[in-house]
Amino acid sequence: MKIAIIGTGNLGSAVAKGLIKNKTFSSLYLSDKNTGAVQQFNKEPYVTITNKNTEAVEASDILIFALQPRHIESVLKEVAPSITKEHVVLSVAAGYAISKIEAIIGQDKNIIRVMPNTAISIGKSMTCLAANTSGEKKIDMAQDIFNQLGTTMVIPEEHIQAATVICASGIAFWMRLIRATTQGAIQLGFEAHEAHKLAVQTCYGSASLLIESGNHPEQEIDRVTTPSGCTIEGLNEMEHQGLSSSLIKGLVASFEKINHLKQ
Ligand SMILES: NC(=O)C1=CN([C@@H]2O[C@H](COP(=O)(O)OP(=O)(O)OC[C@H]3O[C@@H](n4cnc5c(N)ncnc54)[C@H](OP(=O)(O)O)[C@@H]3O)[C@@H](O)[C@H]2O)C=CC1
Ligand SMILES: O=C(O)[C@@H]1CCC=N1
Repeated sequence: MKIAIIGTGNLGSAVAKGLIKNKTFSSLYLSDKNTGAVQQFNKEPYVTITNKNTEAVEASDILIFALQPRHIESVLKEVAPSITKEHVVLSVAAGYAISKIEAIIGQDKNIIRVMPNTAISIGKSMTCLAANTSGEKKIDMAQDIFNQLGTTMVIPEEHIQAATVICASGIAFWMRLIRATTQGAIQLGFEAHEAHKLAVQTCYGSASLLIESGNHPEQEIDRVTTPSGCTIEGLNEMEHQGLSSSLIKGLVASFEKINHLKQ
């Protein structure tokens, strides 16, 4: 696979790092106005660092546009004459619809919208993908790339905004829950570094239990909640204070905002 990443900021350089670690490309072009963030890769075999987007497009089959929504339009216009029906065009730009990409490069091109999260930098992203009609036949190839960087799910484009909230913004939501647990643990007597470790490992264990057992969360909750015990006491108090309700309201607020931002 000949891959180009156009825009090597936070997300683009994280994808580059993952691809280089797995070495599953025959060539990798990293193109950016300012290539400082990826200079560390300039000695890697088969990696070319450039600030010429068109050169990267012409040398590659799979194009990953990792640009801010405000920049993607001008870059797509710049490289559009070089994009062919053989290319697979992937875009991670949040809120930037497939129809807008089609309007610039043509409906007949293979276009796939990709929504990873920042855990892509450690190969643990939950990445959702949605294709246009032409791109559907290339979706397996796109999944193969992002499966190297975590787990993938193919969804209809109409669900991409919701997936952004749950998976991309979701990293921030889970971080805040971990942080709150840490603050509670400090109040209960632990040093900050101990509290952090206890919170993170317990969160990791909870997610791992669900992944490895396939159980519903309530099954795992039932195993911990001793009748009249401390777990159900704490859990019910959290619910009286609106834990589930505030989480759901937060997700809905985030979803309303992303739909308002939608371009
Ligand atoms: N799924 C997720 O968790 C997240 C998704 N995103 C999405 O990913 C996309 C990228 O985000 P992120 O990596 O944080 O953004 P960054 O701004 O870090 O990276 C974009 C890069 O593109 C470069 N660039 C701008 N214009 C051009 C151009 N004309 N030619 C080549 N390169 C150019 C920028 O350079 P310069 O800085 O000099 O302008 C920058 O290095 C966004 O659309 C965002 O919505 C973002 C964060 C999280
Ligand atoms: O907060 C945001 O708007 C962007 C989209 C998903 C992650 N960051």
